[in-house]
Amino acid sequence: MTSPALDAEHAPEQPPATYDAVVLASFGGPEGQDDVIPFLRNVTRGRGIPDERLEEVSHHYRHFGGVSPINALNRDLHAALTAELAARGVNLPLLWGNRNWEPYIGDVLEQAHADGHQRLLAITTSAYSSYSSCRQYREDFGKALLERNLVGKLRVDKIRQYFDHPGFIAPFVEGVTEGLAQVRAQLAESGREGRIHVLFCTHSIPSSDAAASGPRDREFEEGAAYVAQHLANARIIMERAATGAPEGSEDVDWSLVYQSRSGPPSVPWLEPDVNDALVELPAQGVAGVLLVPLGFVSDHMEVVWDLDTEALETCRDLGLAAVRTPTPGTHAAFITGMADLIAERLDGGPRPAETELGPWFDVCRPDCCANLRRAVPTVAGSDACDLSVNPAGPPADAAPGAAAGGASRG
Ligand SMILES: CC1=C(CCC(=O)O)c2cc3nc(cc4[nH]c(cc5[nH]c(cc1n2)c(C)c5CCC(=O)O)c(CCC(=O)O)c4C)C(CCC(=O)O)=C3C
Ligand SMILES: [Fe+2]
Repeated sequence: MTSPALDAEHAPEQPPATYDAVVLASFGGPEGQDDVIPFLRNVTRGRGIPDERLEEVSHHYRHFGGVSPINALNRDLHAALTAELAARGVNLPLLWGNRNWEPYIGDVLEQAHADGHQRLLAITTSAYSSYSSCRQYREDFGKALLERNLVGKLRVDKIRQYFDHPGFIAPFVEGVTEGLAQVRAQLAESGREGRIHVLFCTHSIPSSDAAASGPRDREFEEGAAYVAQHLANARIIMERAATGAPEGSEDVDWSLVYQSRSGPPSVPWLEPDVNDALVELPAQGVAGVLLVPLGFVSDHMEVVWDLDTEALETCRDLGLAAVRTPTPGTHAAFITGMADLIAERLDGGPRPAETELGPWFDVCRPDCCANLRRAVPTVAGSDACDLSVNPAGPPADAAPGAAAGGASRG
């Protein structure tokens, strides 16, 4: 039997190719009070999220005037990456489209095709492997191609999950180093004594999605890809960060915790919740904590509400010194890293990865990050229902940039 995984189109590591534009794909968020409910309906359509949870989450958005920080953050990221690509002489338009709010991915793809583009390279604002952060984007593109009658006319490839790319890791190493110094300063100022605990925080997902994350044909020592990737990252970050611990003492410990759970209580999600983990710490001799938003690319609602508002309040209630470290955002290393990830697909070259798990796949393996509800056509995968057929266009070995001439921003 020939598996689709075996043709060159679906090889895990793709040879360099010529692209007409790059698409930054993200989650999207409401821009005002009137957008909050329509946005939440978009996010949770068919996902079995209870009404009480939607009501609760709507208040987080309402608290910020109905405006999610995520769109402004993505505009900043878009501007920084555009400037970086221009500085490198990469002459490709950088488009931007979202899953759940304007500008929608489908509209952006339709416009790209109208502008004469035939082959796009997508990069997402999600670093790890799970249904929500990997396959769902591949489905978003697949759905857009089907709904807009673009199958065979527009090809969308996707940049590998970049959780362990140096550009994603470096800002966290810096954040943990500086954050630990800040926690020590808080402890010293208040005359408190005790150990410090680093909580690496990521989005909880249903345990079934966690088990299905990553490729079926690969074994992980701890859980499946989603958990294994976070643990590998946490280890490398703790190895590299200066802990400021006095010579010979090991007063800093760490663990991986979860946040932003949203399903009904009857459905198991990854645990422990960050707040539940915090409650246990004082009895273990911990006096200060560092909250590291390891699962997130920027300071969107999960970070500014679930960590900065809720988790930091839990810390105050418990009398713990606490600091939340920055997300990669527009950190220079992250922007350089994103541009390197794009260059990797245009020109070939090194595929750096900081953990033993990577570099991740350019083309997802069969059933990678499976959709446990129903089969949906995707792009950038070796699944039988992959839509990444190559439309008539320049051959993969054409000179880089050859197809980009005169393309305008969409
Ligand atoms: C793994 C993961 C990431 C990290 C990777 C990545 O960054 O992509 C992420 C990011 C985000 N999640 C976001 C918002 C929401 N996520 C929800 C619901 C869900 N998230 C899930 C997973 C993830 N989500 C899951 C399994 C659900 C259950 C419903 C479903 O299975 O789809 C809901 C519904 C209400 C609720 O229950 O919270 C909202 C409003 C925003 C925007 C924030 C802003 O506006 O600033 C961002 C960046
Ligand atoms: Fe989410």
